[in-house]
Amino acid sequence: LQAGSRTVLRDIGSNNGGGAGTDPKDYAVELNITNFDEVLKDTPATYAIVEFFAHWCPACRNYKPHYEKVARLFNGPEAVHPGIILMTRVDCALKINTKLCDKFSVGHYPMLFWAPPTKFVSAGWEPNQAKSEIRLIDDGRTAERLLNWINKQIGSSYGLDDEKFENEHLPSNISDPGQIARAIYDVEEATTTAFDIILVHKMIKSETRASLIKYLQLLVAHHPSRRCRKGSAEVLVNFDDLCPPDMWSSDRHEVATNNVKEVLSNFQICGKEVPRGYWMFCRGSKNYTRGFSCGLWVLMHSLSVRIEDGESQFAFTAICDFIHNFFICEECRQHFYEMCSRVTSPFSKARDFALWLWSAHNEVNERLIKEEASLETADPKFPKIIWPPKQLCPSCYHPRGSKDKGSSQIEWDQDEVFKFLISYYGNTLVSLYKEKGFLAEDGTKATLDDLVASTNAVVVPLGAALAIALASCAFGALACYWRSQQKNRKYYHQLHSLKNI
Ligand SMILES: Cc1cc2nc3c(=O)[nH]c(=O)nc-3n(C[C@H](O)[C@H](O)[C@H](O)COP(=O)(O)OP(=O)(O)OC[C@H]3O[C@@H](n4cnc5c(N)ncnc54)[C@H](O)[C@@H]3O)c2cc1C
Repeated sequence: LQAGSRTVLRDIGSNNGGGAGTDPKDYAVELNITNFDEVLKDTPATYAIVEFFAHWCPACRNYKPHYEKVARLFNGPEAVHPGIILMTRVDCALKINTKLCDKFSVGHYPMLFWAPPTKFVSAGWEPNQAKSEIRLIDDGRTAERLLNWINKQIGSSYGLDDEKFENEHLPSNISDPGQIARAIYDVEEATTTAFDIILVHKMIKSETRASLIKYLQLLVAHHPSRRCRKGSAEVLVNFDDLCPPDMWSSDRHEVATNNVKEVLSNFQICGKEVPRGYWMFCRGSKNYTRGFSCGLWVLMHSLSVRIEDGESQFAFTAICDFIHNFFICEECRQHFYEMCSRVTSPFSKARDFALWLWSAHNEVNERLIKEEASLETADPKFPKIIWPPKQLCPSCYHPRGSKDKGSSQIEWDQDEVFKFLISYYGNTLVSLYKEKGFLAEDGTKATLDDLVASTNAVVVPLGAALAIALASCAFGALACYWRSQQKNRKYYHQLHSLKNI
């Protein structure tokens, strides 16, 4: 198992154990000392179970089918209840894990622990520890008993026979503003899914190239997830070299497009953990509802509340062009572009752009309310509504306003709506992330520091990217970073030629 590599988290997503002696059909994720902290720190799951076992122990072998029966419910892309509990195991019979098992005072096999995942990071457990947040699972000898124990802990009623999308457990409480905190994972998932779709469908061409660069610039500066900012910066900094504008100038368009796909596939735009293969905030209660398009909306709103006034027109065109060129749902992109085309004067305030996007989304909602009612295609737990509902933002509704019908007929207090958007898609969206320490004090600086640390490939001109660049700190810093790399590169070449003399 490659430590900390995409494979590790793919294991969570694809059920392929990959570790020594791991059955490829395993749902529980095998961890070892090299990836233990990292996987538990990064998982979006609310809880984790760690089973300490030894591969030679016959009781552990007999226990495995029980543990797997429960893990099937929670792990992997086919999980019935994804993102709630990450079920893992550590083989204490492997020498590299000795220290780890010692830290948890593993005295018998199998031994199971329960805690929020981050509590396991750099932690340990002792039998007489008075107030540990890590709990020993003392009644999990069979699959039924383990699931009972879990149900008691979190007040759930999961059953071993639960099947996908037949569950009643989805939190569809729209009046809970805290729900959006889970969407940070969906925003990452949507960013990666969009990038993968662009590559798989070979959508980068001479006529769409500039639009992608613009969008990447927006992500580098304002994506709410630090690792997506970093990943987008890596793509952007290398873009001109990998996909030069003259790449399509010969007759061999097909070859050029294939090459682009090949070289960009090596980038992980939101880091090695993503995509995970499931949705959290955007998970529908029926198969194939919500998901990617919900994640994309959330991403766009979260970008719109992070830009500065001077970037509002840039953000507007970047998003409109991105949807037009790269959102593969034909009806959606046509409708959206039509709404974009209706805007006649350039945006000069971030507020105006955020409110425009909000009302454009409501226009789509309004249309879909009717469409989904007649076609019966709505997700029963998440019917379309004019948003935000009163329960979520009472002050968004003018007290003297008419009874809520369509968005256009509601008398909105737009100052309050804007305030609400900022708080919902700004701070609340990243609150879980902050808790986990994924956000740096200064996102931009951290991005560049990380870039310096992680990119040892020779960095190449930003060319077109810089030509469209904005007068914003992040882009300025990116340009500086690029320049410093150029200097290093020159220095390196000089040194190299000297050595060759
Ligand atoms: C650009 C774009 C255009 C689309 N056009 C179409 C189309 O023409 N036809 C079609 O069938 N589908 C279209 N879709 C898909 C559709 O809008 C929904 O994304 C999809 O049906 C999933 O719906 P959902 O219930 O998850 O909520 P979504 O509409 O995806 O919304 C996601 C979340 O955003 C929040 N939200 C809802 N409304 C607003 C708002 N006004 N402002 C801010 N936040 C809000 C809510 O918390 C909601 O759960 C489009 C999607 C996108 C991204």
